[in-house]
Order: sequence, then structure tokens, then C-alpha cells
Amino acid sequence: MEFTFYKYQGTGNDFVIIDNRDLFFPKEDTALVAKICDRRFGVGADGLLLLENNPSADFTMVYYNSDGNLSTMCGNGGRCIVHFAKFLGIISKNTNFEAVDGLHEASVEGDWVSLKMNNINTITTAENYIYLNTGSPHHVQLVSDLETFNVFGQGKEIRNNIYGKNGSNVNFVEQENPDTFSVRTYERGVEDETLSCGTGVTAVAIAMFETGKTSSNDITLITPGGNLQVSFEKTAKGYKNVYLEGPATQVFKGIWK
Ligand SMILES: N[C@@H](CCC[C@H](N)C(=O)O)C(=O)O
Repeated sequence: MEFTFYKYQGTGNDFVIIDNRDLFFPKEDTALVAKICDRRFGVGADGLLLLENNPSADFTMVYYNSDGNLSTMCGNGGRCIVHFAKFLGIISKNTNFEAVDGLHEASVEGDWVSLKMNNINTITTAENYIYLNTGSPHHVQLVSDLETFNVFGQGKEIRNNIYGKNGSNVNFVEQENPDTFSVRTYERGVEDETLSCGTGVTAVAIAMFETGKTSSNDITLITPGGNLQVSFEKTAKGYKNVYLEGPATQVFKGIWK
């Protein structure tokens, strides 16, 4: 089976993106998705995205983790697919598209993409961590010396032991200044640390505000793959107008054989 694919990255969270508007891609073929994402036997990526037609929005985003399974919302993938939709000429500056967690508004200017995330109304605060769902589930935990922290070992243990079969993504955080936090994330479905996680940094920004670590509602998140910006408004029930912003880049185009 031969088809064209595009490779994207958003702050180092990397994706294979396929234009599936004519529905040629075998969507149930978990082994194929996993092979495409394999860094030795395939293209190599943290996930795979399909862009499809949608009757009431500009397009649909279908997201698979690198293990080949369909998953929940991907923030960096969402930013990358908006850039791809502009590249294909489907959208110009502003768009709305459908993902697994509903409709998202977004805008793109050059390589900078701003993505509106869903409102957040439920946040669980435990003794040494915060848990919330920003389209995907996220555990957020402050640590000291993030640079040397064992993200893989601790992330894997927390993902499996606290959250059971469905698991969770796990974010480790260190505060840099009043409105800036460094973040490293262990991603469910990749089962490894990735260079950045969009829904993860969104969860961190909200969690840090909710627990009083910051009074800013416009927060810089430093990830190993680059910086992201998250802004939001606090409401009586939770958080609205949550925006994830940052760079998204097309890296190359290829043919899968
Ligand atoms: N990298 C993503 C998160 C993707 C979803 C996650 N792996 C899961 O299955 O929960 C992002 O940028 O949000």
C-alpha cells in the first residue's frame, strides 16, 4: 500500500499526518499505525493524525498514539494538523475542527498556532499531585531538580499504579519564576517521555493556578522541545477560554511503501 505522508513537529512532539479526505487509510490497522510510528522500522513519530472531511466543520482530526491505538485529545497534534490544513488550502487563518473531545477553534499565522481547548470544570487535588482532564487525562506533580528527575521510571509507575487500566499521562513540574514552569511528560500510549505534550502543559498551567503557585493566567511552559504558552479565564465553575499556543512545523513529506 503506497501513500503520501507528511512529518510534523510541535515543540518536538512529532507526528505523521495523512490527508485521508478520500478515506483510503485502513483505520482499524493498529499494526500499520504502530509500524509507521516506529523509529527503527517506520517513519518514527509520537503519534499519527488523519485529516478527514467533516460536514459541519472545516475538517476532522483522528489521533492515534505511537502504539497504534486511537486515543483522546492531542494538543500538539491539534496545532500541527491546523498548520497542515492551511498547507492543503482547506483553511486560511481561522478554523474550527472536530476532534474526539468535540469542536476546537484555532488560528494559524506562519508557524505559530493557537488552539482553543475545552473548558475544564473538574480538578482533583491530592496531597502531592493534581489530576485533571484537558482532553486527555493528566497527573501533575511538582518535583525538585527536574533536569535529573527519572521521568521514565516514575512516570511509568504512576501511570500504571495510580490510574489502572486506562492510565494517565504524567507531568513533572518545576517552577522557574512567577509565571513560568518547566515540564517533562511521560506519555501514555507512547509509553515514554516525549519532548513536549500540549494537553499536558495545559493541565500544568491550570493546576499551578488552581493551587496558588501562580496568580498569572498567561503562563509560559518550558519543555525539552521548546516553549508553549497557555492562557485561560477562571470562572465560578472552573476554567474557560483556555488557549494553547506555540510553533508547529512541517518537517518533510514522504511516500510510504
Ligand atoms: N502529545 C499529546 C497527548 C496525546 C495523548 C496522550 N498520549 C494520551 O493518550 O492520553 C498532546 O500534545 O496533547
